[in-house]
Amino acid sequence: MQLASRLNRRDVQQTAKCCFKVLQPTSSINIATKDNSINGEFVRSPTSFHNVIAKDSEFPPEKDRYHLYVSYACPWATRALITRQLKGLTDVISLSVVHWHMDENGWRFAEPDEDPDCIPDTVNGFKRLRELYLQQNPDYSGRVTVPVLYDKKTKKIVNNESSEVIRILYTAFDDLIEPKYKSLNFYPENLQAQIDEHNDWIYNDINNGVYKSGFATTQEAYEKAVTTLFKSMDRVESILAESDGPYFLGKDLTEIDIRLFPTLIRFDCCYVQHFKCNIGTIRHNYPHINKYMKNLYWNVPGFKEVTNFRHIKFHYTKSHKQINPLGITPVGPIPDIEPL
Ligand SMILES: N[C@@H](CCC(=O)N[C@@H](CS)C(=O)NCC(=O)O)C(=O)O
Repeated sequence: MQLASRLNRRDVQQTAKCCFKVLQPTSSINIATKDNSINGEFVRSPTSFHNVIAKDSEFPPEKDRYHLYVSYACPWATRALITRQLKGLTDVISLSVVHWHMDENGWRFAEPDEDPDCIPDTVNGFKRLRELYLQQNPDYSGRVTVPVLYDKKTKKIVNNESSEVIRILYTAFDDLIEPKYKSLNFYPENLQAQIDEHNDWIYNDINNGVYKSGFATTQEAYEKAVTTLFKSMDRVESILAESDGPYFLGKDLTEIDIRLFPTLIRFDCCYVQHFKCNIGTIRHNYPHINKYMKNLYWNVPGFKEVTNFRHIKFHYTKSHKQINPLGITPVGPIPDIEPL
């Protein structure tokens, strides 16, 4: 059964019309994320740093020169963490993991012994991620986001856009790693057109779609986002049902898997209740997605290692006060992910 069809578009529009006055377009800042909101619809702001790592450039590939600042809660940062693992770059690029709680001053680093899974800022000794952005420009007023790929030598942010960071990691350090990792390219030329095409709708409807659902500030915007999300979940389910797997495009693990997994793994344990993405759950309604996700998590080294359900559940439910004012984290589902 195509889950999205359970909530019929016309019903959605009619519900929205009869419950709410038709308003002129209004634009505002989303208080949770400092992103824009137009007519209640969440609009993600662009990131600010877009350099690359390349030979003979300001940022040449070197072992232990670059650092990754991440949150285990963040799906965008998780893309970078997965790629760092898959490409065997854990000894080449060092890591800081922020505390799961994001307050009105943004991400912070944990105090010693506060959380065993956090890694402090061993590079600059900062207490807040904001300080890293202010180090670049004391007047910086944009969003302070993870992931950040940082150059320890020049003390400059190389790139803070996850879709670009992962592509840097696919190849930039290939001369510094073992041949078995060097040969892995998750965006090979022959598949690029196909990958780009799928990235487009998966990003808009699913990766960002869960946020559009959760951060919508009107009933109409929410219902539009959540139905679009589940239509695209149905689409992923049919693609996986027809494919021989185990990956999205078949035998080869590609960027699509690296970008899809971080959203899927947060779905049942977080997005279903916290972002109201509850037309269905992966474990009950999407058997092919469930099998695909479980295979990545349990069988493919690199995915489980960077999945921290505690950080994920605590971050969303205790940081977004406008969604969950008391910050109580639901216990279920149990288990966070089903066994194979
Ligand atoms: N387009 C960015 C989005 C990054 C992003 O939004 N990260 C969130 C965490 S999931 C963040 O750091 N938010 C902090 C804030 O908005 O203050 C990317 O893909 O890297």
